[in-house]
Amino acid sequence: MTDAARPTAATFSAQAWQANLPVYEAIRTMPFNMALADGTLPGERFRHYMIQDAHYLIAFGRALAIAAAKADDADGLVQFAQAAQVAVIVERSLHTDFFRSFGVDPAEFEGTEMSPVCHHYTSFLIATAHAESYPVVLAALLPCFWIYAEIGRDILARAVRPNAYDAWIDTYAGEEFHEAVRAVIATTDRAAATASPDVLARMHEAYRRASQLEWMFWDSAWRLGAWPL
Ligand SMILES: Cc1ncc(C[n+]2csc(CCO)c2C)c(N)n1
Repeated sequence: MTDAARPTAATFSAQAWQANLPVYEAIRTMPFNMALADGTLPGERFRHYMIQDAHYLIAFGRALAIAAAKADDADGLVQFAQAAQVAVIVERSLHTDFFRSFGVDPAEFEGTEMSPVCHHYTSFLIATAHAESYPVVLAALLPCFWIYAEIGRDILARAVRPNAYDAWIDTYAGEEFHEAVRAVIATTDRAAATASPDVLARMHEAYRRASQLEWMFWDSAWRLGAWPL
């Protein structure tokens, strides 16, 4: 998303983006994304990322389905039910396209459990989706969409092409994904507009946590994070 398309008023999204700029900047410049942009990311680290992302996307789809069930109108129900479906479609494309082109054996995926960070992030999303109100659930889900949209465009702008990771970059820099992200931002801002101060505070906390966990997810892939025992 360009600066012009970014919310500017004192909306929830504008405040949350501003408050978490240091996290976004850390994500933008972390070794995983620098190496992805210049095409030097070692395959082993991308394979780790893809396997964990396949686990993540199914859990994310479940959290979206819970958000759909909590929606306060039919538009929200459709929006998040469709997003849940897209999460599963993206997960399946990892198996049919990405796993194949980067040499991940289906048996390797089946035999690899969630890393500690993936486990933490997905547990946080599912627990928040179940326990919190609709606006707070949306705030927890938003960084996943928004950070990927910004990172996708940022990486595209500086990517060395052709790049082994072109397909990944194009998915998240593409207009179709960005249109969906703008819609999630708008729905979150609508929910925040009538939220109490307590709910708003919980929204900011959920947004910050999810943003931190996005950084941790990439960092874990870079470190090939695994369970110590
Ligand atoms: C850790 C992690 N965070 C965000 C995404 C991005 N993402 C993938 S599918 C989807 C929307 C589905 O409706 C979004 C936002 C990811 N892949 N992995």
